[in-house]
Amino acid sequence: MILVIDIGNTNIVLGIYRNRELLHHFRLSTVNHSTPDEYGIMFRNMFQMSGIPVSDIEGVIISSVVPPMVHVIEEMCQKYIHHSPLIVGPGIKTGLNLRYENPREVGADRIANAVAAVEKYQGPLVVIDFGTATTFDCIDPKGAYLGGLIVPGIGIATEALYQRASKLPRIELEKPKKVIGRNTVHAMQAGIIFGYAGQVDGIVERIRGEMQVPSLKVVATGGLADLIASETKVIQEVNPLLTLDGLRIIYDRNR
Ligand SMILES: Nc1ncnc2c1ncn2[C@@H]1O[C@H](COP(=O)(O)OP(=O)(O)O)[C@@H](O)[C@H]1O
Ligand SMILES: CC(C)(COP(=O)(O)O)[C@@H](O)C(=O)NCCC(=O)O
Ligand SMILES: [K+]
Repeated sequence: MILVIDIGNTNIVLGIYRNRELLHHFRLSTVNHSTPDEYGIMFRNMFQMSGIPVSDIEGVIISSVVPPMVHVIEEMCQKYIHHSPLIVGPGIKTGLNLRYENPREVGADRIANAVAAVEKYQGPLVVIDFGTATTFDCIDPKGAYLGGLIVPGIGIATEALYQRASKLPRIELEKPKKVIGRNTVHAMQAGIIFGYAGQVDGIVERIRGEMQVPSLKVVATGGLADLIASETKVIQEVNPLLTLDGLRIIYDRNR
């Protein structure tokens, strides 16, 4: 069994795989000042809840887009899981042909998403990850990673309205019944949800034009994917755990 860990700006998501099968997954908050011991307690608790002995874990792989967290989780793994983790970055075989100007710059979560999507669906593809930021990743018919877009995330945008406009409240991210809001909360909800859905459709349309492909598979992942996907025209599938699958595949490529 292996343990895969994706450190995002909001959440740390971990998965326990037996071969290709995800047996358990858990989501923790990313807390920058937490210590390896604090995460160790949480990880050990999660193993206990899942009924899997820590000693069954043969290896660990980490993707992180939060540099200061890498050492915390790495040290936690050494002390509490008794393995030095593989860290997605320079020197790791991903099998992905990265066409970014500087391949080291691409977020490790975007790489894991792309690896999983190529394996599962084949190119041409767009992967959209609705996390703290929303990312679009484009994959050509040969499976090469072309690059993409980075957009302020849905939570960030919602929070900004509340923080920067005195009369706008903090709202629940819920889909309103109508696009024309007749109170402040409904107006904000409509703006966020339908605004992001329209943005997705518009961006994918432009990508389709630039990639010049007749058909393009569009898949979504990330904590907020379900909220937006059903309102878009272009998202064909939501796969909430795509990043974890990508990490499992990258681990296998480095055995
Ligand atoms: N299962 C879930 N249901 C609803 N919202 C979620 C869920 N998981 C995460 N979120 C929310 O989605 C947002 C992005 O989360 P996530 O995709 O984990 O981001 P990141 O990868 O940047 O850490 C956060 O605001 C989080 O609160
Ligand atoms: C774009 C991101 C902030 C998304 O992170 P997330 O929302 O998953 O926390 C992250 O992938 C990142 O920091 N990327 C580095 C820049 C790049 O990919 O070009
Ligand atoms: K993510």
